[in-house]
Amino acid sequence: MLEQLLIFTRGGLILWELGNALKGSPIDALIRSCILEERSADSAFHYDGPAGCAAYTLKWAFDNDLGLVFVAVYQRILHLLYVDDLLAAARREFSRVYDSKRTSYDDFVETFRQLQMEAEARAEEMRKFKQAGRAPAAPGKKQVPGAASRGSGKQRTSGGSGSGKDESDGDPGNGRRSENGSSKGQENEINENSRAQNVIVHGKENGAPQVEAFDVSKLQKLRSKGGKKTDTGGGGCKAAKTEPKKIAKKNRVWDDSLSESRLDFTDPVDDRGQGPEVVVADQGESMMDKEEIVSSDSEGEEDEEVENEKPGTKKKGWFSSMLQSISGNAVLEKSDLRPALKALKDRLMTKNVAEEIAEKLCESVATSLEGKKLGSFTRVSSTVQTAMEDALLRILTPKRSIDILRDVHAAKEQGRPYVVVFVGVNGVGKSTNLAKVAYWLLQHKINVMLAACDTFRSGAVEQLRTHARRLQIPIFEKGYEKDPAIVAKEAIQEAKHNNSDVVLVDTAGRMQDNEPLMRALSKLINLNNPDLVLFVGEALVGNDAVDQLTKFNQKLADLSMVPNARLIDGILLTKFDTIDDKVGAALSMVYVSGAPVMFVGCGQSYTDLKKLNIKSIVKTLIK
Ligand SMILES: Nc1nc2c(ncn2[C@@H]2O[C@H](COP(=O)(O)OP(=O)(O)OP(=O)(O)O)[C@@H](O)[C@H]2O)c(=O)[nH]1
Repeated sequence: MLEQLLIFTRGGLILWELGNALKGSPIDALIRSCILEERSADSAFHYDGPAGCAAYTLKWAFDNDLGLVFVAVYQRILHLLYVDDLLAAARREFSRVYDSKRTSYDDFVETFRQLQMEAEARAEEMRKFKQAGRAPAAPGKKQVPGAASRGSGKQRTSGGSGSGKDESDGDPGNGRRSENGSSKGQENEINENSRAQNVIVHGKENGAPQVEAFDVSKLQKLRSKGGKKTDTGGGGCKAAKTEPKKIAKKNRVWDDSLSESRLDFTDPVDDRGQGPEVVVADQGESMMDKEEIVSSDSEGEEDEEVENEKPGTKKKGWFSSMLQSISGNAVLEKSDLRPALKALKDRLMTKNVAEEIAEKLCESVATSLEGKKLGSFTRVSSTVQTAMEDALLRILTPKRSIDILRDVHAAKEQGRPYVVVFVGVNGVGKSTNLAKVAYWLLQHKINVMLAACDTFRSGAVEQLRTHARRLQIPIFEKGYEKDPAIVAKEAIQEAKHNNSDVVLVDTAGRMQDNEPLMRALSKLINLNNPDLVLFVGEALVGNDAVDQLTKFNQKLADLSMVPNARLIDGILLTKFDTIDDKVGAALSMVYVSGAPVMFVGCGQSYTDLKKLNIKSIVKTLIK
């Protein structure tokens, strides 16, 4: 049984709702962890919620032209086979009656019930066909009487197609999964619990157009009674939250040593709280790209969407495309987007973005653009590029502000040291960059102590001792073959006695698959509950970035003895001085972990620590 169906605008206004409010707000989680993070091309979202709460599966569909979102929620143990089909049908029918001035959609309940019955019937029919080992009936045959696409000139994404497919099959309704195939669809499913915690949404802070921006904090019902739920139960939407204020940029004072480099993706490390500037959209240059449409055709890619299109719409000529573009009537289809996205994906990969991430981002951008009207004189490529720029800014922009200096002072007021644990694979620069962070803190007149908790690699303690001597700061060390968790605990106690404000904990480098070392790290983190778990990763890394971060987080979650395991809070990217314009690791790491890049190491001296310049990274990735 469907638990909830919600129709809302991208601006956060709930237009129509069916079902009871659900514990834990799975729809909020979907928006935060999936849609805002450019995972909307995934096949489904799994939500485990707080203890005692049922596990749910969420599926969704967009009407990009109208800026509407349709979300269905059902218990995960139920494998409802008709949900994609139902969502597509609901989207089709609701789009017909949608009017931005309308205040009530109460009467939609009858249409919806009818659609639900039909979708269930189609799913049942499909199940029987499958059992009989026969091919399914042609999709999309059954429709609510009077159903028709709105007058965009093109068929809106085929509603009933492929109805009743097994959940692991491609998405018939909105074409979202049809390129992926079944197993991919399964792989794409993400689990809220495995994602980074502490995600706070700032849907509009990257400057994306108002209508585009999701703002979960603004999910609200239509004022009139028309917005009321059709079923029993309290409202499942959240009250509005205030958006965080931007803090004015402050100049860095301690580091004046950076020489002008040809490519500088870094900002002074003290740009506290500064949001990224919006990249000016490169819009309105020309008409639709004729090459793109031609190449799309010539590629001969025949997938479900292409088959489902109305005859004639796919093979629009260059002239008619141009006219449509001039008049602003062209409705974007996946096939229009594909060449531009393919080029963008290749570009991202040449910049060292992991292939899997580049692929997912392109799928997500396609999902967000499909069905949208192209503006007058706007090229598909620039529309895609702008959408990708917005997506990248959204991903790279920290979802919560971690201000170390502020937090250090807060900890001091509580009479305890602020603790940072540096983790990562071997040789990435943990100790060197830990020393840079120590130097930076010293510039801010903060008392720092180092804790030598790499009790594994010979020479590690001496290396840290050298940094401590050079920086003239205390070090807590217990030699080798000791339990690093205990050494860290003792170091924190010692810091209380010697009035250290911050303890920087060095740990042994470990491969993400090394179970015993990952277990030891999990113990260290859980025993000492540091303020910050900083993952140190090399900017040089390509596809392995995804594996490293995913597995570190996974192991920390799996090997933890406590219910709410601590995961990685932030990233320190090292060796940025060696990568030229191959800045993709920053994106891959943030995308897979949801953790922000807090520092960038760009050299081997103590002053070579910067803050990531998000705007510059996005420009480099796209251009
Ligand atoms: N070019 C450059 N080199 C760096 C940077 N950060 C660290 N290094 C170098 O990377 C090498 C490894 O640094 P370490 O700090 O020993 O790395 P680690 O992660 O502590 O090593 P393990 O303890 O063995 O895991 C050293 O030669 C550092 O000088 C950086 O930002 N840029």
